[in-house]
Amino acid sequence: MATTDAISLSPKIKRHKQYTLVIPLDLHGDRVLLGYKLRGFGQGKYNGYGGKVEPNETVIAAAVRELHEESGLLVEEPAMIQRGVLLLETVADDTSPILEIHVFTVETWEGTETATDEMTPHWFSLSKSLTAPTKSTPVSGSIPPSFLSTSSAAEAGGVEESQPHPGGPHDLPVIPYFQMWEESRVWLPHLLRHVSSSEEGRGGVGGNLISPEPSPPAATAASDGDRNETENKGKKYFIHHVQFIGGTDMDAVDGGEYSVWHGMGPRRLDWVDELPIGEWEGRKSFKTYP
Ligand SMILES: CNc1ncnc2c1ncn2[C@@H]1O[C@H](COP(=O)(O)OP(=O)(O)OP(=O)(O)O)[C@@H](O)[C@H]1O
Repeated sequence: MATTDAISLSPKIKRHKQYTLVIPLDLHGDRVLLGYKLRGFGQGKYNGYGGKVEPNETVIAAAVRELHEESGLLVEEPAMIQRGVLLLETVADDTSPILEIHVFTVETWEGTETATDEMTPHWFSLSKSLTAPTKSTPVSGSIPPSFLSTSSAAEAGGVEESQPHPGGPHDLPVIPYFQMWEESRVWLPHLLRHVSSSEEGRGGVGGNLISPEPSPPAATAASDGDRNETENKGKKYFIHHVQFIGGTDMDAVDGGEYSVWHGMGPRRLDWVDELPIGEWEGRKSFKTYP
């Protein structure tokens, strides 16, 4: 199935601003960890853990550092599993940078998720969050306190042993996609399906907790410019390119949100064998695409 080609990047004239985004996955517990952002860019939304790549820092080092700073989880660089890149472009403005967000998952770590002044940790059900949400998908508007990570979880000494949800992982809520950045509704279910189907293939996911890969509604798949999922089998990385339309003032904060992010325009999501990483302003970065 062809992708929609109604979108093409113009990175030659745009700077890239690099960010990281790390999603901890407890595959045996069928759980996904997200943080609720308490301040700054994305305040009031759930997201993975991450931040800006500092000058002279590699993307992977930034991913490790930000995960630790914001969640308390400690990983070594090789434990970071690179999953893809988000390229978020503001079409109305040639001067604002393309956000180049490098997405990783981690499946093993040291330490326990802790609340920081930037993010509060929340676990969600992995198997219940595999389908692209629609407005009618039940979302967890308010997260019951029992789902919050507590100091008792911390005292239990790690994810394997902790019991933050007494009813078991199946009591965990669906990821609240409508309380995330808009474009996460598109790529995150794809990524979770990709991870769970490849884990299933290896017989790796805890006790068949992952249900068979659902097919997204045809209309959703087509409008997201996504390839047929069976065609993507075996491809390792996703590229999600989104053009946002609307305001572009990065300094304009309105109720905690940057006004620039209010409209998701053309977009495409592709799975690829290799990420076309090249040089950008002297550092490894995302190359012209496609
Ligand atoms: C617009 N659509 C988006 N979709 C998904 N994720 C998005 C995003 N836009 C930004 N992000 C993530 O949000 C974090 C911001 O990080 P941010 O707090 O600004 O960085 P950092 O911690 O370095 O800043 P301070 O040190 O607090 O200034 C960082 O993980 C980045 O990947």
